[in-house]
Amino acid sequence: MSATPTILFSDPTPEKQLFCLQLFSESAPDNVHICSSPDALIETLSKVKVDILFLNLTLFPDEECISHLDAIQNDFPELLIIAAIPEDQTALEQEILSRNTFFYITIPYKESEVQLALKRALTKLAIQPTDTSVNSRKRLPPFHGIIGETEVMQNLFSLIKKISEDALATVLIRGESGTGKEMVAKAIHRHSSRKNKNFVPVNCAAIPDDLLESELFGYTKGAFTGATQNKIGRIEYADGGTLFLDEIGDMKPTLQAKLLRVLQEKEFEPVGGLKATPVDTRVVAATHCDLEQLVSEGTFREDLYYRLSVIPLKIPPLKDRREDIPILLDAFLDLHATKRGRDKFIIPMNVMIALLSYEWKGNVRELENLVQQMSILYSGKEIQLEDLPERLLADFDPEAVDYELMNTIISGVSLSDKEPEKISQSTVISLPGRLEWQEGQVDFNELINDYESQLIIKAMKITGGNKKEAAKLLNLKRTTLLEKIKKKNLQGMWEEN
Ligand SMILES: Nc1ncnc2c1ncn2[C@@H]1O[C@H](COP(=O)(O)OP(=O)(O)OP(=O)(O)O)[C@@H](O)[C@H]1O
Repeated sequence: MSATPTILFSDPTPEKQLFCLQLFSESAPDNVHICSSPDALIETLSKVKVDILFLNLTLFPDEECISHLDAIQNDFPELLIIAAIPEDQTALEQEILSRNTFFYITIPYKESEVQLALKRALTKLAIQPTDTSVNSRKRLPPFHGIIGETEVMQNLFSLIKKISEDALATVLIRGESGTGKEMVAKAIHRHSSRKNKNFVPVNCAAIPDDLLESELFGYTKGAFTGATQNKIGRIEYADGGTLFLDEIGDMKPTLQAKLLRVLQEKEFEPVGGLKATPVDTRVVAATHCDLEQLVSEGTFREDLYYRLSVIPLKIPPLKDRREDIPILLDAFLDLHATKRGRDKFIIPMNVMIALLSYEWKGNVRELENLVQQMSILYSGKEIQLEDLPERLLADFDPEAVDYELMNTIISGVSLSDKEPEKISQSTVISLPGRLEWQEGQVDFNELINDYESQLIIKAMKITGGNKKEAAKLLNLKRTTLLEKIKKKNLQGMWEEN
């Protein structure tokens, strides 16, 4: 970001443009750009490093505004976008909410609303460099919305770029549910020369077998009862673009044979049709199943398996890339808390450790859902362990935590290795309670030890020295608490003098 943030104000109405000019007439006018057409908007964004974009979406035709917004966010992932959308357009509002837009207001908007939104955006930019919470560190930009700074994710992004250079080869994406397979498929599409044509997702498990065929291939009038007119299928809709077949392992064998024909011959016949229709679509398939197993059991065609897996991609489960959890949390907090007009809540170290220790069987989706749920239900400023849903703490044993590993993950050693100059030696990171540390001078075990002692003393104070109650408060066995008090020589330290 430049010293003075650069603002691009895009609105087709001259009256609003005038308002913007007046608003910034005294302050750094060089850093404010105004445009009134889509072309001018794109041109300015490509020439000038813009920090905040005020975007009146009526600049674009109704049906195109979301795809333009997506394209801008993809191309300029660090841009803070304040969108203005016509009021009473619930569907559009939902679309905006599901995106990483900084703020949105409805048209007709009051000038004071724009001022407020801009003020918030400027404040956000101003606090970014000095934010010292454990969640904040220099971030690499997401790749088409996919967040991941671990080596394995960065390698995946490079692979996606390579794959996208070829617009034909079939790709098979594997990964557990919620790892982002659909996001990866979209990224392949958006990064390829097919990006201006349709990306058509089909979930083979969600559509009943007897409907899937006509959904995919379309049908001709009279093909079956109720087929009163020709209908094009999703394969044809994806002509020139990308067909994403999710849960391909659930496709029944007769359809597998028809799909194989599309892949081999580049043509298909609609249900009830006799004439083959040529089609040029790239197929990206995804599965969380063991396809080899299905092939050996005879439920998945071997020839289709080989056709599909020309380029295999694997997305690792979240538990195998825990270093990404703090970054994902931070991004989802930005998205879901800010979207609700509230400040991001603080995730103290002990909560972060619990989150890092959890298995995340639902992967990134489960993590995002948690942040979304907390943004709605939780009204405090700093999350406490007991605020987390029970399932997250069921197997959490603070004594079994590998603190050294946690230290590496939280302090992002691998990241600071990459950009040592970005980390200031004097950065102070606040911990819950009274603890503080100087970055670069940390003895993690000693710090945790101190922290643990303070927690115990606090719990004993709160419970008036009742060890049974204090153990309950700390979610520890009474015997463990007694042992700790003895070992740490804390006896009596909670008593007021
Ligand atoms: N790396 C990531 N960065 C940001 N968001 C992510 C990431 N991975 C997944 N998500 C989010 O998690 C949710 C699930 O993603 P997606 O649908 O792509 O997963 P999937 O593997 O296709 O899941 P399923 O197999 O259940 O269909 C989405 O809300 C998506 O935004």
